[in-house]
Amino acid sequence: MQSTPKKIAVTGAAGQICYSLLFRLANGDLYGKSQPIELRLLDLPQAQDAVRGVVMELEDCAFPLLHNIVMTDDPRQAFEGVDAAFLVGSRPRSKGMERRDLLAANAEIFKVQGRAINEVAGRRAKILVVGNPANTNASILIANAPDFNPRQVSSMIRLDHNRALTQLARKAACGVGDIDKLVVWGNHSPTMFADWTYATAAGRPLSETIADDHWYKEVLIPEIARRGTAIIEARGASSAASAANAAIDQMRDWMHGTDGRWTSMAVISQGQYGIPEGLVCGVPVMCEDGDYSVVEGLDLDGFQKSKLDKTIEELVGERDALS
Ligand SMILES: NC(=O)c1ccc[n+]([C@@H]2O[C@H](COP(=O)([O-])OP(=O)(O)OC[C@H]3O[C@@H](n4cnc5c(N)ncnc54)[C@H](O)[C@@H]3O)[C@@H](O)[C@H]2O)c1
Ligand SMILES: O=C(O)C[C@H](O)C(=O)O
Repeated sequence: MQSTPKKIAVTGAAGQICYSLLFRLANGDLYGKSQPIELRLLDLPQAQDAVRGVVMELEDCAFPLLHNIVMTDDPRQAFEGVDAAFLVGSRPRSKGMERRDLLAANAEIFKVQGRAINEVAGRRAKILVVGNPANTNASILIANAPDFNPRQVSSMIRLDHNRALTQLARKAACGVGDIDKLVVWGNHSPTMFADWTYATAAGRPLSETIADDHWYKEVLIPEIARRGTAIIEARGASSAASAANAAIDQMRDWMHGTDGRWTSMAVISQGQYGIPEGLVCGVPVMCEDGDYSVVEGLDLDGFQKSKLDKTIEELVGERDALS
């Protein structure tokens, strides 16, 4: 007998990221190949025709695990009793636009959705915020969902983590899967800090294997920080398939565990590493039994502290700009 379908809400269903994400979810890439799912697709009233087109395509794939699809423009209907939610829907950045321009426009969306999640989402639901500015949107959502456990909310920093994995693996001539203990700290923005201090490949420190501090500080860190912008410049639109892939990676690790390995997640701070409580900030975590734990007690040197301070300062600025 098949188990009860898992209910997954996805917002921004007519958008670019969802045009990849929904098909991956329906294929079983999150819950595995024996778990049926129901998709709850939320988008604006004016996007419902486009959502209908996506639904027709989902139907035409004949995914065996996809038991039901609900289309709606009502957040309460979308989040009612869900097991997981991908909050993708928001306005993306276009050429020449900085993330701060998005702050006010997108804050309102996450207030409304936070209230709806507070009222109707399953208490163990995992909520992943993808829509930018993702960290601050997640903080706004948490502030508007006082009865919902803030540890059940995270924002996506995994795309930056994956981007750094590939660049490091290339430089070290190893496989991406060989690398552990990479950290991306902070805001999903150009102030983020891809930190190789603890990273190893096949057990050996990557900083020793690569032995090129100039490349680390002057090439890797800025390239990862500006990668989103470089993709917008090249494609004329922000990253989509890689963002969808990272969203599934982050949610899957959170649900199913990391087997003792580190990954990066943006989660609500409890004051670790001097990150003010309540900010949603990228930190190293390990996941087990459907929960994450922040890797604590790392010694940060002056360079690390200055990079972390800069990204924290930006997060505080975003928070203050909206209060
Ligand atoms: N965190 C990350 O690493 C990361 C990476 C890439 C993109 N993003 C962000 O993801 C977001 C979506 O990107 P995209 O390329 O899919 O954008 P898109 O413009 O193609 O799609 C956005 C969709 O959201 C919908 N939407 C807007 N307001 C909504 C609301 N209140 N409720 C439900 N749906 C709503 C729109 O109608 C549209 O269908 C953007 O904010 C983008 O900047 C984040
Ligand atoms: O930077 C952006 O606006 C796009 C996205 O967040 C990305 O990292 O690709």
